[in-house]
Amino acid sequence: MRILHTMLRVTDLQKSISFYTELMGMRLLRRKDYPAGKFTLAFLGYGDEKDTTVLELTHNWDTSSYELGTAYGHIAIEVDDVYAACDSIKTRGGQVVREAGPMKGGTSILAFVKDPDGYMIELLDPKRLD
Ligand SMILES: C[C@@H](O)C(=O)SC[C@H](NC(=O)CC[C@H](N)C(=O)O)C(=O)NCC(=O)O
Ligand code: NI
Repeated sequence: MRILHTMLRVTDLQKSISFYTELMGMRLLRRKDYPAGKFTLAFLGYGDEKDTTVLELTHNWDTSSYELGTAYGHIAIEVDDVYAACDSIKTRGGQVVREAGPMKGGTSILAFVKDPDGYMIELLDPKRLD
């Protein structure tokens, strides 16, 4: 078995696709409308679905906002240089909400950015895992 994808409900699909492709470097793998259910699915990632875990963005056509709640944590993305990744994301207008640096009480270098719906995305350098 393996983890196939993580699904996030998004309010503006194109805005989210732009964020994950232009700022996070993902590739749009496939997209499909489901008129009967009035929703669209878009799958994005860093490789093919047969080889990698991907992101499934669900756009419900009639829903304009969601309560993210207090339970959601983050999706972590591997980066070679957290500091450089944050600079690049900020340059492209992204929202870095926790600057790059060692994790509290640890040594892993990480940062957090928010996606267009406010979902937290962790940037982590796996070479320095605690
Ligand atoms: C393709 C597979 O990975 C899916 O997750 S599609 C599953 C399907 N999704 C939706 O219906 C999305 C729209 C829905 N309004 C929502 O916000 O979740 C789903 O959940 N189907 C339910 C079923 O019983 O088939
Ligand atoms: Ni799914």
